[in-house]
Amino acid sequence: MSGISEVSVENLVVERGGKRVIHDISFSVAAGKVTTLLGANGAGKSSTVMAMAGVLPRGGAVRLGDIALEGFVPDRIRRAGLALVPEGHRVLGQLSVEDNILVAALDPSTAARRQGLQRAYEIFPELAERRHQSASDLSGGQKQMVAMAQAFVAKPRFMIVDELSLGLAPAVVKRLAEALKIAAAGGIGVLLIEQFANLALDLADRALVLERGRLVFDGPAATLKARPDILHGAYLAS
Ligand SMILES: Nc1ncnc2c1ncn2[C@@H]1O[C@H](COP(=O)(O)OP(=O)(O)OP(=O)(O)O)[C@@H](O)[C@H]1O
Repeated sequence: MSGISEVSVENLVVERGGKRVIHDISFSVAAGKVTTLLGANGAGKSSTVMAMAGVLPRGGAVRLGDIALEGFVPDRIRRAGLALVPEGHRVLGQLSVEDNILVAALDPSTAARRQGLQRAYEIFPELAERRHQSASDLSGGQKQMVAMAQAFVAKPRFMIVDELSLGLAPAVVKRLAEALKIAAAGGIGVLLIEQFANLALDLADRALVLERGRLVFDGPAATLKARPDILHGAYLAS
């Protein structure tokens, strides 16, 4: 894919409602790997990724390879190659499935749009079957597929998924997890927030654990799986 090997976050600080919620954290997300960001409710997972994607103001640096994403608005960050699938699998209900995917395409040429759709439908064939259906008629799982297809159609180098499985049935979660594996195998660096730590650790190569806005673990997912005390500590600390 690209020569960009990682997204790096350095000394990230985020404030919300006048309160510091992320305290000077640094980590990186490697291309072609799944990294999971874990932590209790309110630990700061969404704040971290929203700041990375330019949705929330921040202190510190976020770099895509050598490109400093300083002062970039969310659309420019997406164009640089970092796509965010926000929490809540929101879609444009009045548009068809296909139009939902196409509004997210960055290259307006017919060939690029056709290719983008083809890629999205290869990953999620169930969306191809429903391409002309109104997105408001989809199930929660299918809406999450549309939200992920909107990220894929932009040909990202890195993709952040905020809450993959929230409120979804296990069978569909399995499909969504497979799609992330395919994305990583194709060279995309994935940063995954997921409430079910076991699911996330099975998928991930690396893991990060946030506790009250501070990073308390950064290492191989397998190490964290073997050390449930670290995770329990972080979840109990909330
Ligand atoms: N809109 C907001 N205004 C002010 N403070 C906020 C806002 N949203 C979140 N916070 C606070 O920021 C901190 C981090 O929240 P954040 O949503 O990033 O955590 P999280 O780990 O993603 O949790 P969750 O799993 O509940 O989404 C919490 O203390 C939360 O109360």
